[in-house]
Amino acid sequence: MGKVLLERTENGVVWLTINRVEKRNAIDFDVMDSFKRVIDEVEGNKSDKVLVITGAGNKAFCSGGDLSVFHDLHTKEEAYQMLAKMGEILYSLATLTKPTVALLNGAAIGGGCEIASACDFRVASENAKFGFVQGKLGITTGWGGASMLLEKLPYDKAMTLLMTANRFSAQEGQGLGFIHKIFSEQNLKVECEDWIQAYVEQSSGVLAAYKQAAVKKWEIANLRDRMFAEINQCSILWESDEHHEAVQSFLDAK
Ligand SMILES: CC[C@@H](C(=O)O)C(=O)SCCNC(=O)CCNC(=O)[C@H](O)C(C)(C)COP(=O)(O)OP(=O)(O)OC[C@H]1O[C@@H](n2cnc3c(N)ncnc32)[C@H](O)[C@@H]1OP(=O)(O)O
Repeated sequence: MGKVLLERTENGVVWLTINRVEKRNAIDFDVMDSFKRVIDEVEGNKSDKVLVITGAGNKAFCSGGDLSVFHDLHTKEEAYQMLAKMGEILYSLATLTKPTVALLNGAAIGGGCEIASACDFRVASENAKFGFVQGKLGITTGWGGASMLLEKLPYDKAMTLLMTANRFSAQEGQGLGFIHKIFSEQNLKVECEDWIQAYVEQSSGVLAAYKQAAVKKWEIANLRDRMFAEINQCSILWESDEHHEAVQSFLDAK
């Protein structure tokens, strides 16, 4: 089984499942490459109407960057290369001309929240938790997540999520406007499919036109440049002892 699973339904829904249960669906370079390939494919494929991203199992949507791999990156330059690679992928996910959904089947942590922020909609299992915990690791969002979040949530709500670095329940996330809909854990996929149906029923042209309106707004707001300034900022913090010591303690605790 690959690290990313792909499934297409007859009505045009593409399911991308991060399949690394043992690492709580953490993102490594292989997963990044698969994301890029799938996003490009979905953009070009006329019969693909909606992209849903989720995680395998019921524990995690995505635990962010694979700390066991990325802990080997020490300098600002090394960190920037990795962060910019995923930043580019998340910009293309955000600006995909089709609706995108993050289905939080479990915990979304760090970069997992950045992937979710790149999507148009975030829906969650009743037991899902999420947190932009980067601050607790001595870094900031390194994949452009803060810039995307600030486009999508009211300022105070986005800043609460980012600046506290706390973990929140799906229900709290709904109050903060981060989560749009909560489904039962038992019927997660079926309930999500039912909810997506209203979008799938629209023509591809209508969906693309609305998405292009959003993309135009983000172009005017220089979203891409802001994401890369954010990525640069994170790469500077990445070099700090605070960051390396925090990651080392996470890895040592396991
Ligand atoms: C690098 C980019 C940066 C960004 O730009 O945002 C980031 O993403 S920083 C990364 C932030 N992520 C974290 O800090 C993740 C921390 N993980 C957790 O909080 C928890 O693991 C969890 C996701 C809430 C799941 O909890 P639980 O179900 O209790 O599982 P365990 O904690 O026991 O973990 C099982 C297993 O998975 C490994 N793991 C978890 N997360 C990661 C990760 N991000 N990278 C690598 N490995 C991860 C964990 O070490 C355990 O491994 P074993 O002990 O070998 O079983």
